[in-house]
Formats: sequence, C-alpha cells, structure tokens
Amino acid sequence: MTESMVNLAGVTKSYGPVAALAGVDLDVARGELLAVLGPSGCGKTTLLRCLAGFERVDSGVVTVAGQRLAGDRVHVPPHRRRVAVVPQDGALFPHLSVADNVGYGLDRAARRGGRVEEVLALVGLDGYGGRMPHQLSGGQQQRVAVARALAPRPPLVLLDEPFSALDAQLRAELRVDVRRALHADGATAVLVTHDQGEALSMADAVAVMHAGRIVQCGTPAEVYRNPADPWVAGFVGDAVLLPATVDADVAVTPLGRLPLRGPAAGGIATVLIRPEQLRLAPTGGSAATVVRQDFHGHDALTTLRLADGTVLTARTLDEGVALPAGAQVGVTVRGPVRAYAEPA
Ligand SMILES: Nc1ncnc2c1ncn2[C@@H]1O[C@H](COP(=O)(O)OP(=O)(O)OP(=O)(O)O)[C@@H](O)[C@H]1O
Repeated sequence: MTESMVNLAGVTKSYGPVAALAGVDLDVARGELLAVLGPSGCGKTTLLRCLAGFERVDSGVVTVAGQRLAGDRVHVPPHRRRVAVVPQDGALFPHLSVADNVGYGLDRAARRGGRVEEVLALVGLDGYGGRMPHQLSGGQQQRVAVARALAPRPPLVLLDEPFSALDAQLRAELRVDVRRALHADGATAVLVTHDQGEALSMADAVAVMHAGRIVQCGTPAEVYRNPADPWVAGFVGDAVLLPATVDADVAVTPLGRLPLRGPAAGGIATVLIRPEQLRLAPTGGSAATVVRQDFHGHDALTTLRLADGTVLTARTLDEGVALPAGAQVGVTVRGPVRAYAEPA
C-alpha cells in the first residue's frame, strides 16, 4: 500500500454563511502530485490556505507527514509547518539574487552542500544563481519559485495556479518541466488549478472539487473516462450527454444501441459520450445534419443535429475536408459509453 503523506478528514471552513469547505476528505501519497481541480469559488484556495496554515479549520483534521497540523484545538502556524508554497506570481525577493532566493530557507550546511545548485538544475536554471529576479522572464521566475520551494525538502509543496500569468506555450513547457522536477526530487505536491488540461496532463491524481467538497478523486484517465456524475463529466472535458434507457449492458440512445462501460442500473439514464468517440462518415450510422464546424488546427469540433432534433458535438482530426453547414453525414460511436441512472 502507498504511504499517505497528507490526509484531510472531514475538514470544514466557513466564511459567515458561506461553507467554503463543506467536509473535505483527501489523501495524498508520498511522492505524488495531486491536482485539486474545480470551478471558481468551489473552495480550492481555501483548501490550500488550510493546508498552509493561513486559515484555521472549523472542524476536521489535517495531517502532514504523520504530524497533526490542524484539528482538535491544534493549529500549527504556517512558519512551523514546513509546507512550501509556490504562489501565482512567484513572489521572489526582488533585492536578492536567484541563489539567495533559493537558499533563503536553508541552513548554512545545506547551502554549502550544493542544494541551491541542485534544485536550480532540476528546474532547468543551471548557472542562473547570480542573476537578479528582474533579469529573468516570467517563466524563469516561476522556475526559481519552484526551486525555492523544493530546496529545504519540505514534506509538502503547494502550488497555487502557478502558471496562470504565463502565455499558453510557456505554460505547456513549464508544466512538463515542473512535473519532472517535482518527481525527480521525490516531492509530495498539491497543485490547485481551474484548468482541466493542466490537471489532466500534470498530475498523478486529480481531486475534482465542487461546492466545498471533493466529488471524485482518481487518476487523470479514471476521472476523464469514468466521471462520477454528469457534472464531473462536463467539467473535466467536453461531454455529449444524451437521454437513454438502459437495458442490461446496452444503452438505447438517439444514436442507437450503445455498449456500456461498467455496470449500470436499468431504466431511464443519461449517457456520456466524449466528442472524440463520435465518428463521421458520408453514410452509415445515424443520419445527421451539420450545423457548424469550428476549426482548431489539429482537430475540429462539428456541431450536428440528428433527425429527432438532438444536437451534439463531434471532435474529429483535421483531414482537410471541411463540412459546410447543411451537409448530411452518418454518425457512429466508437467504444463503450458511461450511463448515469436518473435519480428516482
Ligand atoms: N476571506 C473570505 N471571506 C469571505 N468569503 C470568502 C473568503 N475567502 C473565500 N470566500 C468564499 O468562499 C468560497 C470559496 O472560495 P475560494 O477562494 O476558496 O474558491 P476558489 O475555488 O479558490 O475560487 P477561484 O478559482 O476563483 O480562486 C467562495 O464563495 C468565496 O467567495
């Protein structure tokens, strides 16, 4: 069994009438990068602040590396938690060099032992120690912030939307490099983000948060392929949700009889199809009319209307064939679909 490094049990935190955390249970294994993913206002920042110690929890227990940090009248203050935070804007000390920023939390022995150079190399900034923060790009500053967080080998690193100020290409580059640096150093980390792509591509595990609760926690593939409910399905990716009737291991839908992924209760249900599961061909399958096609470079999203009026979106690789509005196509579904029983 994997060893738990971070554990939250029944954590609540309210601001007046607003329950920002409405009973959060969460486990992060040693060496794991967990992303907390959720829409604006769901409580991500509050969760992070409770882990860092900037907020007191109302109830529940926070344990990191076997030490109770919060709960049952315990509140270990932030500076005694050894929990490192990488903020959105890096927040480097402007008057200190890169090396001094990174070495800030280290004792003299660790500095002399080459830890500063080691973590700078991990984040791809070998040889940058003598620069001042203003001589770095935004992306490099964030790399330094990650190196500074890693330097004292804290039991937990918190990353608060660390790439939100960067442009798309830089963000993609930093995701890969920061993930690699965290893993190479064996760090346990919690990344807070509202960006689905960021969570799915970077994290070992994704905790999806909604209205102060963790509604699903699993690997990126589990959360994407097998979302706990239609809301999660729509939040972690594009979702085609269709009405259906479940009959044994088949869902009867406007796109015909589709095999189910996993067991589902019989009766009225909603089925989830990912847009990339839909295949378009000149003929065959269910007849549909093209409403619109949005070109995205490597792929295209095609909005379709079925004969019964159902509207759905297919994601297709760009094969150089544009489908004009009004074109007739046949739609088939590749692979099994997930069904959610309608609440009685
Ligand atoms: N200091 C505060 N005082 C009052 N209400 C607060 C305070 N901090 C957060 N809240 C409320 O608690 C809820 C959760 O806020 P939180 O900032 O944790 O969400 P979030 O998921 O981080 O959102 P975002 O992605 O927009 O930063 C929101 O309804 C917010 O308005």
